[in-house]
Amino acid sequence: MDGIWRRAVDAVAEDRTVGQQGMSFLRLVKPLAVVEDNVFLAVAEDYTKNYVETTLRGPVTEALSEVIGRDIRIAVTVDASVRPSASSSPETDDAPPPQMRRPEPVPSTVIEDPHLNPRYTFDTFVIGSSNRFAHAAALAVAESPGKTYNPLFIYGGSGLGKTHLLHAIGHYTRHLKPQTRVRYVNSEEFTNDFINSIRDDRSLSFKRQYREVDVLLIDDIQFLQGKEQTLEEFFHTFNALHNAGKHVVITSDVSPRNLDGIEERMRTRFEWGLMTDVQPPDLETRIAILRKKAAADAVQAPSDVLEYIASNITSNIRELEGALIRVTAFAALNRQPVDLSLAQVVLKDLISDDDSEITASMIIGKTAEYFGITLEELTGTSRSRVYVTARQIAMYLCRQLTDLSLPKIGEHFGGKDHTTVMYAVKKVEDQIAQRRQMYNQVNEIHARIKQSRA
Ligand SMILES: Nc1ncnc2c1ncn2[C@@H]1O[C@H](COP(=O)(O)OP(=O)(O)OP(=O)(O)O)[C@@H](O)[C@H]1O
Repeated sequence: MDGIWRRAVDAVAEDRTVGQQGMSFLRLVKPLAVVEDNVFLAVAEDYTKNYVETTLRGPVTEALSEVIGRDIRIAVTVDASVRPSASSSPETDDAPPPQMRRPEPVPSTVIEDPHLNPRYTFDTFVIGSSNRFAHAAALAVAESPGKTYNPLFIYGGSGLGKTHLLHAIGHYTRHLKPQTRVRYVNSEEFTNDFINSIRDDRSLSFKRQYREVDVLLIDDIQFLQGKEQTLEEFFHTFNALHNAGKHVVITSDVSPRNLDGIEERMRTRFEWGLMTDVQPPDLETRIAILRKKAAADAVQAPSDVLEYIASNITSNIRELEGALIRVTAFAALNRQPVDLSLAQVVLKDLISDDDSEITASMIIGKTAEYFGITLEELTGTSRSRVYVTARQIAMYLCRQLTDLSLPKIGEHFGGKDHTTVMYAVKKVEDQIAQRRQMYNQVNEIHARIKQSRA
């Protein structure tokens, strides 16, 4: 087991999608055993368990699956006596690390929390008429949680900044009052946690995890539609928190009225506080978002290029950012300056009049065809390199070209976990900017998908 773990940690390090802090957390893990498709890991503290289960789940699952040769799941337990055994770093191979406490946080303007994306703060959020109200409400909650607008319910289409605002509340609340207990959870994760707690007879610790907090941030509540038992549990969690004066912030792709498969008593509760929507941003806001993104990534892009992108990609901020990355990545790979004519060529496929819908099946079909593999191979569990690459590219394109959420994309790939999809998207995003082959493959498949609709 130690050998498997060591190779997996090496693979994660090589992959470079996990930062320095993540690698320090990995060194606190002790691998226990592989039982069927489960890999059991142990750590000494709850905090480390949370970090591994959320931030590191994607890369670790991916690397272990690769080393073991089939799709696996990880299960992390807490055991205070744990001493991590193996790691890739030579000094820890010989002697146990001097201590197994939490790694020192990487210096940052925000307080590190394993559940929160450090990039999603109020500082990086661009305010415009489409989101001004939602932003103001989110800020008010972060400044005095438990007081006004409880619950705060933010709804709107895909890629319009709901998750960003939720994380920003988490960061800012903890920045103002570091002792505040904040918990961010995606509704799918909540469901999994709940199901696992029943399976493992851990309902008490489940309750503690979600009820002993000051602020609960719950993302994409629409996933709970029709899941009766989980909804019931969420209803009790909500009531317990609300009665105790704790804050609940909820996001959804539709307003409470339009949430099907959720009982009236719960929808009414969602409307107790404040409901606010986020709309697609106007042109000025889109330009401002691109400008901020370019500055954050330290890429040079002249104003006319930003205006060109912002004028042509209008409904989804994720796509807007994706287009900027594509242009700057192309320029970097070809050692060319970013200018308007280059942007026009690079985005030719992306910006077309044809807006008939691209579906996950189209993407999966075209990707399989490009790599000369079957649909079963692409969506299956084999870890051969070509299948893994094809699968990751198809997942990335689904995220870019459709409105599907991460869990929904996972469903199209034989029921993969949303963290696996998240990891694939991040990996392809990183590699596009570094490897010409990846850039070409993604572009070619994208072009073929577009052509197939013509
Ligand atoms: N106002 C904004 N300013 C800066 N960046 C933004 C803004 N709104 C959205 N973004 C960025 O756009 C991307 C998509 O946003 P986010 O994930 O929050 O959308 P979402 O509404 O939660 O979408 P989904 O429902 O698909 O999960 C993120 O990278 C986010 O940082």
